[in-house]
Amino acid sequence: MITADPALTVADFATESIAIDQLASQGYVIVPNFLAREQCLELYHYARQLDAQAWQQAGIGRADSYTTNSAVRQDKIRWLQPELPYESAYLKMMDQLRLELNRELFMGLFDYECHLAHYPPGAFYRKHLDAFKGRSNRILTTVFYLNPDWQEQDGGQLVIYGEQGEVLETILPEAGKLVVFLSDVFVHEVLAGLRDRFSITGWYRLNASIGGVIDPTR
Ligand SMILES: O=C(O)CCC(=O)C(=O)O
Ligand SMILES: [Fe+2]
Repeated sequence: MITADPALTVADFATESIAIDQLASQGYVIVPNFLAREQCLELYHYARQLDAQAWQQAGIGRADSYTTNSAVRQDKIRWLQPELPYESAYLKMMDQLRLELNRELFMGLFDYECHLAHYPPGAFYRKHLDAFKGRSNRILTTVFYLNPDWQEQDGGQLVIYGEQGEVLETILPEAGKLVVFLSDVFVHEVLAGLRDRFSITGWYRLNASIGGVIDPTR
C-alpha cells in the first residue's frame, strides 16, 4: 500500500498490483487514476503558482554532454527537492512505489529522481529514448500528469512507439494519470499542445556507484 504525506495517497490499491503485472508483461503501463483528483489538483496549483525563477530550460543528456536544444525539447523543468512540501510528498510516494516494484518484480531499483515539467502552448519534445543500453542507470521512466479537464483537441499527447516504429499508445496528459515504461526500450515523444501542460517526470535508477562514489543524479 502506498501512502506519503497525509496529502498524497494512491487512489486504488487493487489497480496498483494489476499495473505492476502489466508493466512486467508489456514493459509499460498506463494507470488512469493513480492519484485522486483533489490531490492531483493540489499539485497542479502548486506547480502553477511557482514563479519564473523556479523553472529552468530543460536540457538533453547529463553532466559533460549536457546541452539545451530547443529543436528537440521546449519544456521548462524544476527538479523536486525533498525539503519542500508537495515536492517531498510526491518523492515519498514514489519511493514507496520503488519499494513495491522491488518487492514484486525484483528490480533492485536504487533511487528516484524527478522534475516538474511545464510545456507552454506549442512546446514539444521530439522522439527520443530516456536511456541508452549500458550507458545509463535510468531503468524506469514515470510520467504523472497534472492537467485538469484536458481534452483531445488540446493536443500535447505522449506517443509511445514500438520496435518497428509503430504507434503503441497515444496518451492524453490528463490529471491523475501515471505512465511507466522501460527507459531504454520505448521511443516516445510529446506532441505540441494548445494549453499549458504540467507533469512530473521521473526515473527509477540502478546504483551505478564506482569505488564507493555514489553516481550523481541528473
Ligand atoms: O511529458 C511527457 O509526456 C513525457 C516527457 C518525456 O518524455 C521526458 O521528459 O523525457
Ligand atoms: Fe522522455
